[in-house]
Amino acid sequence: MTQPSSSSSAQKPIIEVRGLGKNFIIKRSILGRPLAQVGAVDDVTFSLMPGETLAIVGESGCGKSTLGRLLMRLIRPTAGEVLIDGENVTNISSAAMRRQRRHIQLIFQDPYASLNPRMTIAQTIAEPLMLHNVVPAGQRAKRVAELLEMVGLRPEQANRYPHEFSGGQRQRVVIARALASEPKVIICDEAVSALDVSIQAQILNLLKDLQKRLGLAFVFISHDLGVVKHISDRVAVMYLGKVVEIGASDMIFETPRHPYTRALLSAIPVAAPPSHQRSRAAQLHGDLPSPLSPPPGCRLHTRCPYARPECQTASMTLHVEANGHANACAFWNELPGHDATAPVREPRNPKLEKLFAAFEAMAVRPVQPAAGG
Ligand SMILES: Nc1ncnc2c1ncn2[C@@H]1O[C@H](COP(=O)(O)OP(=O)(O)OP(=O)(O)O)[C@@H](O)[C@H]1O
Repeated sequence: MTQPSSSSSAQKPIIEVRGLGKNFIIKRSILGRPLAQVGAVDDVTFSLMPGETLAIVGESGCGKSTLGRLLMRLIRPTAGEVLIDGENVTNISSAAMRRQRRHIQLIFQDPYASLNPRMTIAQTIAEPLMLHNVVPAGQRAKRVAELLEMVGLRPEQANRYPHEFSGGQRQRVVIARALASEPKVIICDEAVSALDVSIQAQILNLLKDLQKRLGLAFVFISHDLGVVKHISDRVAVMYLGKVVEIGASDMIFETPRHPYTRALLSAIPVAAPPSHQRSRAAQLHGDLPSPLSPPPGCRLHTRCPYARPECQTASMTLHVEANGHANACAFWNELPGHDATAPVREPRNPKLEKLFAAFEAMAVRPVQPAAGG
């Protein structure tokens, strides 16, 4: 599998992931030989540009969180590599990785669990300032106050404890703590899933605002497509450890290619879907297969409404269109509802132009625009 890459430094990705894989051994023989393993992430490749939000979506158990932990190098991959700001962190020492973590931070779903109940908010936020020596000791209190203001909290609240805050406020504290080390990337793993809808919107707006002000990039892991649509520039859809589709957010939502993406989108209730959406609607059969023994060929073939015998041996290589929209269905351009005569659209998001300009450097050539495109 290949990925967009860029030749000029202005287009240098902040994260590059190449052929990343993670198997968890869940059973060993008495002699320690692996007897059973789960392929949580399999041959995943993508780039994240500075200031970009890439959402990772998919059903529970598809490998989203494992991917997030791999990016942070909280766990080591069994295959492939991760580059952060050009540095290959796959095999660097734990001490070197701790230094890199200044640039890449992680926010979890449950803000209460990520905060030490015995530490005040000021102590919580000052910890990474100290750890990474971001500002001299004498300026830490001032910096804590600035960070609190940046996330919409009052500096006077600095001496309170986590239990004195609401869920939304606690998530703001977690964000302030993440910002303390002045990261370039924040991985948000279901960061708003535990919050009420109105609070979710406030936190999403805060993240967008911080992105604009600080040029942050986000990897936004979520099962909630409504939230993803609101925040993402690009979306990667995962199924049983594999990325099955990746592209600009508007393309994923308006012209999904892969049957799995179509099925995920069809599951969102829409009062009166337009006809082009109805023609692409898809429903999966049966349950998610065990990740212990994923189906051969295309992993979706056991549930896909469009499956044909060839899918049992089909490869899941990503087919990349000229606009950067890529999907892993071998028969994507023969599926019902696919308009082969539609011109290849450019992504609407100007942030992505840089990324798609870099496609020339890809080893797999984009497929030719359809006739008339
Ligand atoms: N430490 C582990 N040991 C063994 N198996 C694991 C481990 N962590 C994850 N897995 C397995 O890897 C697969 C992917 O899990 P992961 O948590 O990454 O999925 P997910 O998409 O984030 O799901 P969810 O949305 O429910 O959190 C699952 O089958 C899970 O059971």
